[in-house]
Amino acid sequence: MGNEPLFLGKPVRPLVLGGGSWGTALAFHLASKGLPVTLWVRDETLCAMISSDRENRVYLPGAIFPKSLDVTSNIEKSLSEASFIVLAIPCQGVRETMKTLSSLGAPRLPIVSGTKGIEQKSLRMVSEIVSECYLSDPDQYAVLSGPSFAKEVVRNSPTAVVVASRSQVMAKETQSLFNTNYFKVYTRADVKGLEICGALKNVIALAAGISDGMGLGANSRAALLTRGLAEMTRLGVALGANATTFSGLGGVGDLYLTATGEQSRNRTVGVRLGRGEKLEDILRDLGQVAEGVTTAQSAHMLALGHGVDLPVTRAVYRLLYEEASLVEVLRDVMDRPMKDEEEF
Ligand SMILES: NC(=O)c1ccc[n+]([C@@H]2O[C@H](COP(=O)([O-])OP(=O)(O)OC[C@H]3O[C@@H](n4cnc5c(N)ncnc54)[C@H](O)[C@@H]3O)[C@@H](O)[C@H]2O)c1
Ligand SMILES: O=P(O)(O)OC[C@H](O)CO
Repeated sequence: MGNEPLFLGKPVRPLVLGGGSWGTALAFHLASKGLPVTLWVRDETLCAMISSDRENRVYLPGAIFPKSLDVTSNIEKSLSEASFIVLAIPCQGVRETMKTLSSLGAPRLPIVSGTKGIEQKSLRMVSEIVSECYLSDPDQYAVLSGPSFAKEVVRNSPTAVVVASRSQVMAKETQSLFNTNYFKVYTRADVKGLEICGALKNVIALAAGISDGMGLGANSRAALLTRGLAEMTRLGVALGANATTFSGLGGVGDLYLTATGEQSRNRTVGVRLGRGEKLEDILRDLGQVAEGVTTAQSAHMLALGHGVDLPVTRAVYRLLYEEASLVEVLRDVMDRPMKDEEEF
Protein backbone atom coordinates (compact mmCIF):
# COMPACT_ATOMS: atom_id res chain seq x y z
CA MET A 1 0.00 0.00 0.00
CA GLY A 2 2.98 2.36 0.87
CA ASN A 3 2.94 5.04 -1.87
CA GLU A 4 -0.31 3.98 -3.49
CA PRO A 5 -2.32 7.02 -4.61
CA LEU A 6 -5.47 7.73 -2.61
CA PHE A 7 -8.82 9.24 -3.53
CA LEU A 8 -10.83 10.53 -0.57
CA GLY A 9 -8.60 8.46 1.71
CA LYS A 10 -8.96 5.16 -0.15
CA PRO A 11 -6.70 3.44 -2.73
CA VAL A 12 -7.72 4.58 -6.20
CA ARG A 13 -9.93 1.89 -7.81
CA PRO A 14 -12.11 3.62 -10.42
CA LEU A 15 -15.09 1.81 -11.86
CA VAL A 16 -16.13 3.49 -15.11
CA LEU A 17 -19.75 2.86 -16.11
CA GLY A 18 -20.40 3.01 -19.85
CA GLY A 19 -18.84 1.12 -22.75
CA GLY A 20 -19.39 3.90 -25.29
CA SER A 21 -16.92 6.50 -26.49
CA TRP A 22 -16.81 8.63 -23.33
CA GLY A 23 -16.65 5.77 -20.82
CA THR A 24 -13.89 4.17 -22.86
CA ALA A 25 -11.96 7.45 -23.16
CA LEU A 26 -12.17 8.25 -19.43
CA ALA A 27 -11.18 4.70 -18.46
CA PHE A 28 -8.28 4.85 -20.95
CA HIS A 29 -7.23 8.24 -19.59
CA LEU A 30 -7.09 7.09 -15.95
CA ALA A 31 -5.44 3.78 -16.84
CA SER A 32 -2.80 5.69 -18.86
CA LYS A 33 -1.79 7.21 -15.53
CA GLY A 34 -1.07 3.67 -14.32
CA LEU A 35 -4.23 3.43 -12.20
CA PRO A 36 -6.05 0.07 -11.95
CA VAL A 37 -9.30 0.87 -13.78
CA THR A 38 -12.34 -1.31 -14.46
CA LEU A 39 -14.63 -0.44 -17.36
CA TRP A 40 -18.15 -1.80 -17.01
CA VAL A 41 -19.83 -2.54 -20.34
CA ARG A 42 -23.46 -3.58 -20.07
CA ASP A 43 -23.56 -5.44 -23.38
CA GLU A 44 -21.88 -8.83 -22.90
CA THR A 45 -21.01 -9.30 -26.58
CA LEU A 46 -19.36 -5.88 -26.78
CA CYS A 47 -17.59 -6.55 -23.48
CA ALA A 48 -16.14 -9.84 -24.81
CA MET A 49 -15.01 -8.13 -28.02
CA ILE A 50 -13.32 -5.30 -26.15
CA SER A 51 -11.66 -7.79 -23.80
CA SER A 52 -10.15 -9.85 -26.58
CA ASP A 53 -9.21 -6.88 -28.85
CA ARG A 54 -7.92 -4.70 -25.95
CA GLU A 55 -9.62 -1.89 -27.88
CA ASN A 56 -13.20 -0.66 -28.25
CA ARG A 57 -13.45 -0.99 -32.03
CA VAL A 58 -17.17 -0.14 -32.04
CA TYR A 59 -17.06 3.20 -30.19
CA LEU A 60 -13.44 4.31 -29.99
CA PRO A 61 -11.22 2.47 -32.45
CA GLY A 62 -7.48 3.06 -32.29
CA ALA A 63 -7.02 3.43 -28.51
CA ILE A 64 -5.17 0.28 -27.44
CA PHE A 65 -5.90 -0.34 -23.77
CA PRO A 66 -3.13 0.09 -21.20
CA LYS A 67 -2.39 -3.05 -19.14
CA SER A 68 -4.09 -1.68 -16.02
CA LEU A 69 -7.47 -1.31 -17.78
CA ASP A 70 -9.80 -4.24 -17.11
CA VAL A 71 -13.19 -4.75 -18.79
CA THR A 72 -16.21 -6.49 -17.30
CA SER A 73 -19.95 -6.89 -17.71
CA ASN A 74 -20.30 -8.03 -14.08
CA ILE A 75 -21.53 -4.95 -12.25
CA GLU A 76 -21.83 -6.62 -8.83
CA LYS A 77 -18.25 -7.89 -8.64
CA SER A 78 -16.72 -4.72 -10.09
CA LEU A 79 -18.71 -2.55 -7.67
CA SER A 80 -17.49 -4.50 -4.66
CA GLU A 81 -13.86 -3.92 -5.71
CA ALA A 82 -14.15 -0.22 -6.60
CA SER A 83 -13.45 2.88 -4.51
CA PHE A 84 -15.37 5.35 -6.69
CA ILE A 85 -17.51 5.51 -9.82
CA VAL A 86 -17.08 7.43 -13.06
CA LEU A 87 -20.45 7.76 -14.76
CA ALA A 88 -20.43 7.85 -18.56
CA ILE A 89 -23.68 6.39 -19.78
CA PRO A 90 -26.36 8.35 -21.65
CA CYS A 91 -28.54 10.49 -19.39
CA GLN A 92 -31.77 8.55 -20.00
CA GLY A 93 -30.08 5.40 -18.58
CA VAL A 94 -28.74 6.98 -15.39
CA ARG A 95 -31.79 6.35 -13.18
CA GLU A 96 -32.00 2.66 -14.12
CA THR A 97 -28.27 2.22 -13.50
CA MET A 98 -28.37 4.01 -10.13
CA LYS A 99 -31.29 1.84 -9.05
CA THR A 100 -29.35 -1.28 -10.05
CA LEU A 101 -26.34 -0.14 -8.02
CA SER A 102 -28.53 0.59 -4.99
CA SER A 103 -30.21 -2.80 -5.18
CA LEU A 104 -26.83 -4.55 -4.90
CA GLY A 105 -26.51 -3.42 -1.29
CA ALA A 106 -22.79 -2.55 -1.50
CA PRO A 107 -21.48 0.57 0.31
CA ARG A 108 -22.30 3.73 -1.67
CA LEU A 109 -19.33 5.11 -3.60
CA PRO A 110 -18.48 8.69 -4.61
CA ILE A 111 -19.44 9.54 -8.19
CA VAL A 112 -17.72 11.65 -10.84
CA SER A 113 -20.21 12.17 -13.65
CA GLY A 114 -19.27 12.77 -17.28
CA THR A 115 -22.87 12.43 -18.48
CA LYS A 116 -24.51 15.46 -20.13
CA GLY A 117 -28.28 15.78 -20.31
CA ILE A 118 -31.61 16.23 -18.51
CA GLU A 119 -33.93 13.31 -17.79
CA GLN A 120 -37.00 13.50 -20.01
CA LYS A 121 -39.89 12.54 -17.74
CA SER A 122 -38.70 14.02 -14.46
CA LEU A 123 -36.71 16.99 -15.91
CA ARG A 124 -33.99 16.13 -13.38
CA MET A 125 -30.27 16.88 -13.75
CA VAL A 126 -27.85 13.95 -13.32
CA SER A 127 -26.86 15.11 -9.81
CA GLU A 128 -30.54 15.05 -8.81
CA ILE A 129 -31.13 11.55 -10.19
CA VAL A 130 -28.01 10.31 -8.41
CA SER A 131 -29.11 11.83 -5.12
CA GLU A 132 -32.66 10.43 -5.45
CA CYS A 133 -31.56 6.90 -6.30
CA TYR A 134 -28.07 6.29 -4.96
CA LEU A 135 -26.00 8.87 -3.06
CA SER A 136 -27.57 10.76 -0.21
CA ASP A 137 -24.46 12.90 0.41
CA PRO A 138 -24.06 15.58 -2.33
CA ASP A 139 -20.48 16.20 -1.15
CA GLN A 140 -19.55 12.83 -2.69
CA TYR A 141 -20.64 13.95 -6.15
CA ALA A 142 -18.69 15.82 -8.83
CA VAL A 143 -19.44 16.60 -12.45
CA LEU A 144 -16.66 16.70 -15.03
CA SER A 145 -17.51 18.66 -18.16
CA GLY A 146 -16.10 20.96 -20.82
CA PRO A 147 -14.91 20.81 -24.43
CA SER A 148 -13.64 17.25 -24.79
CA PHE A 149 -14.16 14.96 -27.76
CA ALA A 150 -13.35 11.37 -26.69
CA LYS A 151 -11.18 10.72 -29.75
CA GLU A 152 -8.95 13.70 -28.99
CA VAL A 153 -8.64 12.83 -25.29
CA VAL A 154 -7.23 9.37 -26.09
CA ARG A 155 -4.86 10.96 -28.65
CA ASN A 156 -3.53 13.16 -25.80
CA SER A 157 -4.51 16.35 -27.63
CA PRO A 158 -4.16 19.18 -25.11
CA THR A 159 -7.60 19.52 -23.54
CA ALA A 160 -9.02 21.62 -20.70
CA VAL A 161 -12.10 20.69 -18.67
CA VAL A 162 -13.73 21.65 -15.40
CA VAL A 163 -14.89 19.69 -12.36
CA ALA A 164 -17.63 21.03 -10.11
CA SER A 165 -18.61 19.76 -6.70
CA ARG A 166 -20.36 21.21 -3.70
CA SER A 167 -17.41 19.89 -1.68
CA GLN A 168 -14.07 21.58 -2.25
CA VAL A 169 -12.28 18.40 -1.17
CA MET A 170 -14.18 16.31 -3.73
CA ALA A 171 -13.51 18.91 -6.46
CA LYS A 172 -9.80 19.15 -5.69
CA GLU A 173 -9.24 15.40 -5.37
CA THR A 174 -11.09 14.78 -8.65
CA GLN A 175 -8.99 17.50 -10.26
CA SER A 176 -5.72 15.83 -9.11
CA LEU A 177 -6.94 12.43 -10.19
CA PHE A 178 -7.80 13.41 -13.78
CA ASN A 179 -5.22 16.15 -14.39
CA THR A 180 -2.23 15.42 -16.63
CA ASN A 181 0.03 17.64 -18.70
CA TYR A 182 -2.29 17.12 -21.69
CA PHE A 183 -5.62 17.09 -19.77
CA LYS A 184 -5.91 20.23 -17.70
CA VAL A 185 -8.63 20.21 -15.05
CA TYR A 186 -10.05 23.35 -13.40
CA THR A 187 -12.47 23.37 -10.47
CA ARG A 188 -15.60 25.28 -9.56
CA ALA A 189 -18.39 24.92 -7.03
CA ASP A 190 -21.43 25.36 -9.28
CA VAL A 191 -22.67 21.81 -9.95
CA LYS A 192 -26.07 22.89 -11.27
CA GLY A 193 -24.60 25.50 -13.61
CA LEU A 194 -22.07 23.08 -15.08
CA GLU A 195 -24.74 20.42 -15.60
CA ILE A 196 -27.07 22.91 -17.33
CA CYS A 197 -24.19 24.05 -19.56
CA GLY A 198 -23.34 20.45 -20.57
CA ALA A 199 -26.97 19.67 -21.34
CA LEU A 200 -28.07 22.86 -23.09
CA LYS A 201 -24.99 23.31 -25.29
CA ASN A 202 -26.03 20.14 -27.14
CA VAL A 203 -29.38 21.71 -28.09
CA ILE A 204 -27.71 24.88 -29.35
CA ALA A 205 -25.20 22.72 -31.26
CA LEU A 206 -28.15 20.99 -32.94
CA ALA A 207 -29.48 24.42 -33.90
CA ALA A 208 -26.09 25.53 -35.29
CA GLY A 209 -25.89 22.29 -37.27
CA ILE A 210 -29.41 22.82 -38.62
CA SER A 211 -28.49 26.34 -39.69
CA ASP A 212 -25.35 25.10 -41.45
CA GLY A 213 -27.25 22.22 -43.05
CA MET A 214 -29.73 24.77 -44.42
CA GLY A 215 -26.80 26.77 -45.78
CA LEU A 216 -27.76 29.90 -43.84
CA GLY A 217 -24.16 31.04 -43.45
CA ALA A 218 -21.61 32.21 -40.90
CA ASN A 219 -23.65 35.19 -39.65
CA SER A 220 -26.49 32.89 -38.65
CA ARG A 221 -24.21 30.45 -36.87
CA ALA A 222 -22.54 33.24 -34.86
CA ALA A 223 -25.94 34.66 -33.95
CA LEU A 224 -27.21 31.25 -32.81
CA LEU A 225 -24.16 30.60 -30.66
CA THR A 226 -24.34 34.01 -28.98
CA ARG A 227 -28.08 34.08 -28.40
CA GLY A 228 -27.92 30.38 -27.51
CA LEU A 229 -25.41 31.14 -24.77
CA ALA A 230 -27.71 33.92 -23.53
CA GLU A 231 -30.63 31.51 -23.21
CA MET A 232 -28.50 28.80 -21.56
CA THR A 233 -27.49 31.41 -18.98
CA ARG A 234 -31.08 32.61 -18.57
CA LEU A 235 -32.34 29.13 -17.73
CA GLY A 236 -29.34 28.47 -15.49
CA VAL A 237 -29.82 31.64 -13.45
CA ALA A 238 -33.56 30.91 -13.09
CA LEU A 239 -32.67 27.48 -11.68
CA GLY A 240 -30.14 28.89 -9.22
CA ALA A 241 -26.88 28.54 -11.20
CA ASN A 242 -24.06 31.06 -11.20
CA ALA A 243 -23.99 33.14 -14.42
CA THR A 244 -20.17 33.07 -14.60
CA THR A 245 -20.18 29.29 -15.09
CA PHE A 246 -21.64 29.92 -18.55
CA SER A 247 -18.60 31.91 -19.68
CA GLY A 248 -16.22 29.12 -18.61
CA LEU A 249 -15.00 25.92 -20.27
CA GLY A 250 -18.23 24.06 -19.57
CA GLY A 251 -20.32 26.89 -21.06
CA VAL A 252 -18.95 28.90 -23.95
CA GLY A 253 -16.01 26.45 -24.32
CA ASP A 254 -18.10 23.34 -24.84
CA LEU A 255 -20.74 25.24 -26.81
CA TYR A 256 -18.12 26.42 -29.28
CA LEU A 257 -16.60 22.93 -29.62
CA THR A 258 -19.91 21.12 -30.07
CA ALA A 259 -21.53 23.67 -32.36
CA THR A 260 -18.55 23.98 -34.70
CA GLY A 261 -16.51 20.75 -34.36
CA GLU A 262 -17.07 18.23 -37.14
CA GLN A 263 -16.73 15.32 -34.65
CA SER A 264 -19.83 16.38 -32.71
CA ARG A 265 -22.74 13.95 -32.90
CA ASN A 266 -25.19 16.73 -31.99
CA ARG A 267 -23.91 19.06 -34.68
CA THR A 268 -23.95 16.18 -37.20
CA VAL A 269 -27.60 15.40 -36.41
CA GLY A 270 -28.40 19.10 -36.84
CA VAL A 271 -26.61 19.40 -40.20
CA ARG A 272 -28.53 16.44 -41.60
CA LEU A 273 -31.84 17.75 -40.23
CA GLY A 274 -31.07 21.08 -41.87
CA ARG A 275 -30.61 19.26 -45.18
CA GLY A 276 -34.10 17.86 -44.80
CA GLU A 277 -33.31 14.31 -43.64
CA LYS A 278 -35.57 12.45 -41.18
CA LEU A 279 -34.51 12.23 -37.52
CA GLU A 280 -35.07 8.47 -37.30
CA ASP A 281 -32.83 7.83 -40.32
CA ILE A 282 -30.10 10.07 -38.92
CA LEU A 283 -30.16 8.41 -35.47
CA ARG A 284 -30.10 4.94 -37.02
CA ASP A 285 -26.94 5.82 -38.98
CA LEU A 286 -25.33 7.56 -36.02
CA GLY A 287 -25.50 4.52 -33.70
CA GLN A 288 -24.36 6.72 -30.79
CA VAL A 289 -26.12 9.08 -28.45
CA ALA A 290 -26.85 12.69 -29.44
CA GLU A 291 -28.04 13.97 -26.05
CA GLY A 292 -29.42 17.21 -27.52
CA VAL A 293 -32.34 15.32 -29.06
CA THR A 294 -33.85 14.37 -25.68
CA THR A 295 -32.53 17.47 -23.92
CA ALA A 296 -34.40 19.73 -26.39
CA GLN A 297 -37.64 18.39 -24.95
CA SER A 298 -36.53 18.43 -21.30
CA ALA A 299 -35.13 21.95 -21.54
CA HIS A 300 -38.22 23.25 -23.33
CA MET A 301 -40.46 21.78 -20.60
CA LEU A 302 -38.22 23.11 -17.82
CA ALA A 303 -38.32 26.56 -19.40
CA LEU A 304 -42.13 26.50 -19.65
CA GLY A 305 -42.37 25.43 -16.00
CA HIS A 306 -40.11 28.27 -14.86
CA GLY A 307 -41.44 30.95 -17.21
CA VAL A 308 -38.09 31.32 -19.00
CA ASP A 309 -37.91 32.26 -22.67
CA LEU A 310 -35.67 29.89 -24.72
CA PRO A 311 -36.40 30.70 -28.38
CA VAL A 312 -33.60 28.62 -29.96
CA THR A 313 -34.40 25.60 -27.79
CA ARG A 314 -38.09 26.00 -28.59
CA ALA A 315 -37.28 26.05 -32.32
CA VAL A 316 -35.30 22.80 -32.03
CA TYR A 317 -38.06 21.27 -29.89
CA ARG A 318 -40.77 22.21 -32.41
CA LEU A 319 -38.76 20.76 -35.27
CA LEU A 320 -38.08 17.47 -33.45
CA TYR A 321 -41.31 16.95 -31.52
CA GLU A 322 -44.06 18.94 -33.25
CA GLU A 323 -43.19 18.29 -36.87
CA ALA A 324 -42.75 22.00 -37.50
CA SER A 325 -40.93 22.77 -40.75
CA LEU A 326 -37.48 24.36 -41.06
CA VAL A 327 -39.07 27.45 -42.62
CA GLU A 328 -41.59 27.79 -39.78
CA VAL A 329 -39.05 27.56 -36.97
CA LEU A 330 -36.68 29.96 -38.70
CA ARG A 331 -39.54 32.44 -39.04
CA ASP A 332 -40.46 31.98 -35.35
CA VAL A 333 -36.92 32.84 -34.29
CA MET A 334 -36.48 35.82 -36.61
CA ASP A 335 -39.96 37.36 -36.16
CA ARG A 336 -39.60 37.84 -32.42
CA PRO A 337 -40.18 41.33 -30.98
CA MET A 338 -37.21 43.69 -30.95
CA LYS A 339 -35.51 43.97 -27.57
CA ASP A 340 -32.42 45.13 -25.72
CA GLU A 341 -29.56 42.62 -26.01
CA GLU A 342 -29.21 42.46 -22.22
CA GLU A 343 -32.90 41.94 -21.56
CA PHE A 344 -33.45 38.73 -19.58
N1 LIG B 1 -18.19 11.05 -26.63
C1 LIG B 1 -17.72 12.17 -26.14
O1 LIG B 1 -16.81 12.77 -26.72
C2 LIG B 1 -18.29 12.74 -24.86
C3 LIG B 1 -17.57 13.72 -24.20
C4 LIG B 1 -18.06 14.25 -23.02
C5 LIG B 1 -19.28 13.80 -22.52
N2 LIG B 1 -19.97 12.84 -23.18
C6 LIG B 1 -21.23 12.39 -22.57
O2 LIG B 1 -21.07 11.07 -22.06
C7 LIG B 1 -22.33 10.37 -22.08
C8 LIG B 1 -22.13 9.04 -22.80
O3 LIG B 1 -21.83 9.36 -24.13
P1 LIG B 1 -20.97 8.44 -25.10
O4 LIG B 1 -20.31 9.36 -26.05
O5 LIG B 1 -20.12 7.47 -24.38
O6 LIG B 1 -22.17 7.67 -25.84
P2 LIG B 1 -22.07 6.47 -26.85
O7 LIG B 1 -23.30 6.51 -27.68
O8 LIG B 1 -20.74 6.47 -27.51
O9 LIG B 1 -22.12 5.18 -25.91
C9 LIG B 1 -23.12 4.99 -24.98
C10 LIG B 1 -22.89 3.63 -24.33
O10 LIG B 1 -23.75 3.50 -23.19
C11 LIG B 1 -24.44 2.26 -23.28
N3 LIG B 1 -25.71 2.41 -22.61
C12 LIG B 1 -26.84 3.01 -23.05
N4 LIG B 1 -27.79 2.97 -22.10
C13 LIG B 1 -27.24 2.32 -21.04
C14 LIG B 1 -27.72 1.93 -19.76
N5 LIG B 1 -28.97 2.20 -19.38
N6 LIG B 1 -26.89 1.28 -18.94
C15 LIG B 1 -25.64 1.01 -19.30
N7 LIG B 1 -25.11 1.31 -20.51
C16 LIG B 1 -25.93 1.97 -21.36
C17 LIG B 1 -24.57 2.00 -24.78
O11 LIG B 1 -24.79 0.64 -25.01
C18 LIG B 1 -23.20 2.47 -25.26
O12 LIG B 1 -22.23 1.48 -25.07
C19 LIG B 1 -23.31 11.32 -22.79
O13 LIG B 1 -24.06 12.00 -21.83
C20 LIG B 1 -22.41 12.29 -23.55
O14 LIG B 1 -23.01 13.55 -23.76
C21 LIG B 1 -19.51 12.29 -24.33
O1 LIG C 1 -20.31 14.49 -29.90
P1 LIG C 1 -21.20 15.30 -28.99
O2 LIG C 1 -22.00 16.31 -29.75
O3 LIG C 1 -22.02 14.41 -28.10
O4 LIG C 1 -20.24 16.15 -28.02
C1 LIG C 1 -19.32 15.45 -27.23
C2 LIG C 1 -18.87 16.28 -26.04
O5 LIG C 1 -19.96 16.64 -25.23
C3 LIG C 1 -18.04 17.47 -26.41
O6 LIG C 1 -17.54 18.09 -25.24
